[in-house]
Amino acid sequence: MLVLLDQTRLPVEEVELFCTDVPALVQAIRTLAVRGAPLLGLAGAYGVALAAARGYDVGQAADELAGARPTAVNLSYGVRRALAAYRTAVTGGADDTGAAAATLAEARALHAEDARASERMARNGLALLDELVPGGGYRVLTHCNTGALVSGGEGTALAVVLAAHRGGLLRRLWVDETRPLLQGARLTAYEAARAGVAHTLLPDGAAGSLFAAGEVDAVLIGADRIAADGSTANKVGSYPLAVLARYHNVPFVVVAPTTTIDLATPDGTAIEVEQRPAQEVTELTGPRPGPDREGATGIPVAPLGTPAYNPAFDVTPPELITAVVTETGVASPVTGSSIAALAARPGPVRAQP
Ligand SMILES: CSC[C@H]1O[C@H](OP(=O)(O)O)[C@H](O)[C@@H]1O
Repeated sequence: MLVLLDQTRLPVEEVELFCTDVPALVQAIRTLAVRGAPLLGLAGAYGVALAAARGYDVGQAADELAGARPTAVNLSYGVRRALAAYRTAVTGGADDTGAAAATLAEARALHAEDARASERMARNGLALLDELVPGGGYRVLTHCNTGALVSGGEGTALAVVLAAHRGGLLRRLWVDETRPLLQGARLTAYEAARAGVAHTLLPDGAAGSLFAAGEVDAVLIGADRIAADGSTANKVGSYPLAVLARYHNVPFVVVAPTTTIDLATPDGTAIEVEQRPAQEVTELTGPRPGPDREGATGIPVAPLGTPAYNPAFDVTPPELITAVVTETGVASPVTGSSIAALAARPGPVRAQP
């Protein structure tokens, strides 16, 4: 059984979700009860371990898990890592119990690697901020949620923010609410408050006036897939921030583990951007299926049946990204070769399975 914190219930309630089978975990991923690229990788790996422990068809379970959400490459990476461990154990003569144990051990190894990667991203990101904004007093704008809720450690971009905060170098964290599912308002504000970080929430549409007022020293965001040329898919609304940052000469920095780099995807046009239900736009909170909330929907904010365009992500081209920070270093300028170098450098995360 997998026990997860249901992120759709935050910040109002801290509710544990018990996934006793793969369909339940797939549903949790699809409804963003569990979300965020690195955590999706861990969920995928633990899901394969769950399938092995329950005696399911592990190959089929791996396909279902990897297909639950298409954009974050970490999900398929975590699934592949665990599936490879399972198959190696079986080939080596392990019985069902032994193969399940080996799969769980691989998921736990990925979990520990992600935590170490988070620490190194924080260190590398802080060193970059010191270069980009000498003297500290950083006013950082972030989008969506990239803290411990998406990671085996303290997250990606928010891990850098926390390190700056602990070092007395952060003046303000500007938190984009991040419509339509409000990961910023619900989750980043929740994490920042718990950490004692000085933060201010803003409507996504207000970011432009902050740049114009000279109130932003750097933008730090996460990523769901970084293509071989450095094109980066991240929560919808990231690309407009990159354009604003370039116009106002503000550094725009992507923070992600190397498990988010996908050298098999050549450029941004090859990244599949997940399209999500219109209800998430036309209703606040959107449908929140679950045993105690069957058919629950949100508060209508548009006439019933209003068509909606709801891409979960957008893609920022490399030329608008100041730097990509991973646990293995910093790529700047962002090019195919600088991205490949990050992916190739040894770090706490094992190479592609
Ligand atoms: C650092 S990974 C977090 C990443 O994932 C979010 O997407 P979602 O909430 O749909 O899983 C968003 O793109 C964040 O930047």
